[in-house]
Amino acid sequence: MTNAKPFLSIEGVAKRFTRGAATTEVLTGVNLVVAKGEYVSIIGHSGCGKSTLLNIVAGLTDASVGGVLLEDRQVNEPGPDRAVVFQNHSLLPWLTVYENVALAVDKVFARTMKAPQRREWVMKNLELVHMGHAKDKRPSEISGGMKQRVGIARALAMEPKVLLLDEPFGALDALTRAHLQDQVMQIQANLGTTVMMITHDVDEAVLLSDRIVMLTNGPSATIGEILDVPLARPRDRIKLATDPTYLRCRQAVLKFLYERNRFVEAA
Ligand SMILES: Nc1ncnc2c1ncn2[C@@H]1O[C@H](COP(=O)(O)OP(=O)(O)OP(=O)(O)O)[C@@H](O)[C@H]1O
Repeated sequence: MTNAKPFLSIEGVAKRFTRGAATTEVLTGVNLVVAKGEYVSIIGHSGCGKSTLLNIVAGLTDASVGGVLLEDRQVNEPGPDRAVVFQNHSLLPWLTVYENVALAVDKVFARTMKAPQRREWVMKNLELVHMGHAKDKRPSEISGGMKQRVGIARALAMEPKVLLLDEPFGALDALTRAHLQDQVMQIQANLGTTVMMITHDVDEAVLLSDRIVMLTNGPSATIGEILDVPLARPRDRIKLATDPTYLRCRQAVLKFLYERNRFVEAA
């Protein structure tokens, strides 16, 4: 996607954290342009600054240097145009599945949708992740995978310009993870959502992404390499397991992570 229109643009981002007299530079010189509808993954070793970068795009953390533009507007604070799904389900435990999604929908669409339309929209998004049947359950009554699905429904229901996924499948068992990855791929294909996803999982990155952004080890992590994943969609994980392009991409990411940027546990 080299001729992509700059939809989301991360420009010269650096981030320093200061605690007392000590300052750590976590990220430096991060430049990335993401096209509308693109699925981009960020991969890198633990602690290199992936979540920090995602939080800067989300507007939850300020960049120390540089900034983020979404459709030419500077990102200064969190907003419904950038919905985030975290690894640890962030549903409100005292609300039902329906109410968790409705809370976001009512907030975003209070002025533009009437109440019956909003109710329909909540259900539509729950159906999208196959969770309509559990609308009256509370988070404690459903599985981890189901909670993640509700989190994704809540994020999609805000009709964000960018969906930010911070290891959304990280805490799930392999089968649930595969199932949910397939659902996210299908939803993204249908809605054309722009996605930025953090992952530790090389196969997940190759299967889902149009491009994989590889971060160097911190401190002062930056983009080491960007890999295009030229696999046709829809993608079938079984068929891809022996596909030469898939294997080449997988190999390239593994090489980057385990040969060129081996993880050295910080002292
Ligand atoms: N609020 C903060 N104050 C000080 N240091 C922070 C803060 N947030 C993150 N850091 C530090 O920044 C570095 C990057 O953290 P970050 O969570 O972005 O990494 P990550 O790549 O997402 O890690 P992981 O893959 O383990 O989740 C770490 O060394 C972390 O300790």
